[in-house]
Amino acid sequence: KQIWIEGNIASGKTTCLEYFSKTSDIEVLTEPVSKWRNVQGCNPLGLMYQDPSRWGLTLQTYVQLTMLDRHVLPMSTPVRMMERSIYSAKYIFAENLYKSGKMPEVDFAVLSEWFEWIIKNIAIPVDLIVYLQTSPQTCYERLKQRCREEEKVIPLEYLESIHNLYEDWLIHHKSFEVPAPVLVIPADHDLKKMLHQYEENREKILMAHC
Ligand SMILES: Nc1ncnc2c1ncn2[C@@H]1O[C@H](COP(=O)(O)OP(=O)(O)O)[C@@H](O)[C@H]1O
Ligand SMILES: O=c1ccn([C@H]2C[C@H](O)[C@@H](COP(=O)(O)O)O2)c(=O)[nH]1
Repeated sequence: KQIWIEGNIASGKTTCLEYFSKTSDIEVLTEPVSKWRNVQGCNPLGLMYQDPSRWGLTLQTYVQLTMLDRHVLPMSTPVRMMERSIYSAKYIFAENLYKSGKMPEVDFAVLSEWFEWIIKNIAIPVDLIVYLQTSPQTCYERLKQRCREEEKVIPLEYLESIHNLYEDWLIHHKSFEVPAPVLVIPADHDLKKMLHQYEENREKILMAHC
């Protein structure tokens, strides 16, 4: 079973994965953010936040590669939980850069052709998408508390745009293909309540049906 954990920036995806990583026979793959912050000494994540028009394609090309690398790793356990996916990289983050006028049309066209080629030619299995549904305000507070250097420039409006794209994709089914059933978990709650909800949904998640 392959399960993707999707949600806005700082919605609690890593915390959720940490919780499930304590279960035996589950492989947890967190997002390769450390690679996005350091590829051969360069920091495409930081560059993108400083100048999205110049560096958006650079970051998203690298995100696409590193996500694909995760997707094609052979399974070592019966269940794999993975933070985000090559789909959200394209349908949420690249889309947001393009729609907000920060990614030039030619960059978006090239990235899109790469993406379409990948999903047509390489199997990317998924059984369930768990969507941690938060308000942008909650994410804004958690983001400030986490205090990742590159993300200090993120305004609330950025999180609102990402939120709207996620809702259109996974809740309203208005934008793009959804490659698996979606389990929505309300995620504005405190940690104790979140862990309780994860426990309540454990079977649904690990059996990968909803
Ligand atoms: N339910 C929660 N209530 C309050 N803070 C939380 C909660 N879940 C996570 N956090 C904190 O919010 C920040 C972002 O959480 P994280 O799991 O890293 O999110 P993500 O992986 O989605 O970006 C971290 O500092 C984390 O400790
Ligand atoms: O395709 C992508 C995926 C992620 N990002 C950014 C958004 C955040 O700043 C980090 C990932 O952090 P999370 O806390 O795991 O949400 O990377 C992006 O720009 N493009």
